[in-house]
Amino acid sequence: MVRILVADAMSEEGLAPLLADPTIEVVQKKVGDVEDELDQFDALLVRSATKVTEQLLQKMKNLKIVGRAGVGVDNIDVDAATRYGVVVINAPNGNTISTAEHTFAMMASLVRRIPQAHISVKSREWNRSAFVGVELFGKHLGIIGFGRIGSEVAKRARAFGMHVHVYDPFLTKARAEKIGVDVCTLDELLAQADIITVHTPLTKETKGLLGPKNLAKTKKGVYLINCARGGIIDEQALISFLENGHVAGVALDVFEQEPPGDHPLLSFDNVIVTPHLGASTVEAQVNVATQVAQEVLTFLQGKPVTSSINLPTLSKDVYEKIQAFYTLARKMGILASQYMSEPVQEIAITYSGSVADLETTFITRSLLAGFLKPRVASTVNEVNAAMIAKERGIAFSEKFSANGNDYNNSITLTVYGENKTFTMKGTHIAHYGDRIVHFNGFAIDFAPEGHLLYIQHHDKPGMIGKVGNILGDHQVNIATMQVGRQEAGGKAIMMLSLDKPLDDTLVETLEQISDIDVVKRLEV
Ligand SMILES: NC(=O)C1=CN([C@@H]2O[C@H](COP(=O)(O)OP(=O)(O)OC[C@H]3O[C@@H](n4cnc5c(N)ncnc54)[C@H](O)[C@@H]3O)[C@@H](O)[C@H]2O)C=CC1
Ligand SMILES: O=C(O)C(=O)COP(=O)(O)O
Repeated sequence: MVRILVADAMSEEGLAPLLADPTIEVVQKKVGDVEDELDQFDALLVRSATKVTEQLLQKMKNLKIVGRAGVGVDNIDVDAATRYGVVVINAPNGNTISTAEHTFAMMASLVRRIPQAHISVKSREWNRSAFVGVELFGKHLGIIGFGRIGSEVAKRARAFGMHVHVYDPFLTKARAEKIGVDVCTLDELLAQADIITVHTPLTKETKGLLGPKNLAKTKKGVYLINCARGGIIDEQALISFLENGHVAGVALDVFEQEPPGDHPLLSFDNVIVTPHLGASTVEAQVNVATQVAQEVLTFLQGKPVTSSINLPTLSKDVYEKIQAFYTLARKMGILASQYMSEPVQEIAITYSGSVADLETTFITRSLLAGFLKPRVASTVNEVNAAMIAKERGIAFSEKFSANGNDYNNSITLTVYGENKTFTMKGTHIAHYGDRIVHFNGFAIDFAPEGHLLYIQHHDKPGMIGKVGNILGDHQVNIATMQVGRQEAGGKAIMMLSLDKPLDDTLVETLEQISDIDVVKRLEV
């Protein structure tokens, strides 16, 4: 039974596919209420409230995936998740419209002082002259961060007759032109805007982006809005610029610490606030919960997810094309790791023929995961394989060649160890399967599956018989056997596929046969 912990409030309608699945148990409780069972969950679903820290990940020993029912993953230690091989996914566009609408509601409320007027009337006052606002029409709106939400805010601003200026260092000219916005530098935006709204993620670069230096570059009387993440506008700087009257008003949906407690910003009459409500609509919550529920189901079925933060994302179409090579590469990694039972410095992979045209990042990660699995104690999979390889000083590279070298497709693997170099070539043949066609310098043809026995010997009459007799005497059945040699009378190999694994004594017995140089058990 798969167990999923839903640690923050989520739409039941969105979670329906998980709740309806009889093979899944969904537990809707806070992390603190299931401390004793944390190691039993396969998946964890959160919004922004639950902090997915390294300590929590350590406790959740069986965790395979974290689903963020929303956009921002700044409450998740993605690096730690990656190290532990835990996939992190989010729901990137389910709450875009709601957050853009909330931003707009905040903007209108801010310049017309609606929350203040509301409180006044509710206090039985009727003070119309105290609440004279300004129009949005004709004003210059500066949007910092022009992604999904920023661009939806821009559309609404244009409909209100505003001039829109955008700063986003990652925005392509073509996209900006298509949407028809004025793309400018941060300094230009700060100098021109009557109202500034931020829509970036919280990163090292965006933390304190609107701090003392940049706030000083804004127009006197500027309005500021943050419906993205607390900290993008530096709260201490904001206090100073409100106190000196430079900033006319601020709308905040988010805070550096949530809840903000008795924060000094809350004392300003011209600061309006909501408790992180950008995504809090029925529609957005159904959307994001549906998206993560669907993605988690897909993941649990062993299929690729499309909105992963720490894995290359794959469409179903691309996944179907790479799936066979993904499996072949995994087996090649497992075989190479067992053959090269020594420290290795480099793994070089060459993709040839049709596979060279595919998205190989995933295939490479699969190969690395196969290679590293027998060498590391912790979970290793396509999420953390590249990171673990780097941590262990194993360099890896990919090369591509249009020429399949006699095969429609092939993957060639070269492993550089401290004392020796090992090469292997594999191919996938449709309706037939995976074949290893080159192993350790020998042309051969075997299926990388099951209990394999590799024997390197001198090419002499009777060698196969000697091996066969010993195995037969010990009731070990040989399922298949392939041979290869470099030249008649030279070095040769046998690759046997056995019905059961060999024990150590039998390996030693085979090693004692004269003219046998190497005996290796390989398990795939
Ligand atoms: N208040 C709420 O409830 C919600 C808040 N959010 C927050 O809104 C923010 C934006 O979300 P989306 O638009 O969906 O994300 P997005 O990823 O579509 O857009 C972010 C944009 O910021 C830009 N950016 C990154 N670094 C930048 C920098 N240093 N300077 C300027 N621009 C930069 C990126 O190029 C990108 O275009 C996120 O922080 C997200 O967590 C999202 C949903 C709800
Ligand atoms: O999606 C986001 O980034 C949000 O900030 C929404 O947060 P929430 O899911 O409402 O806690």
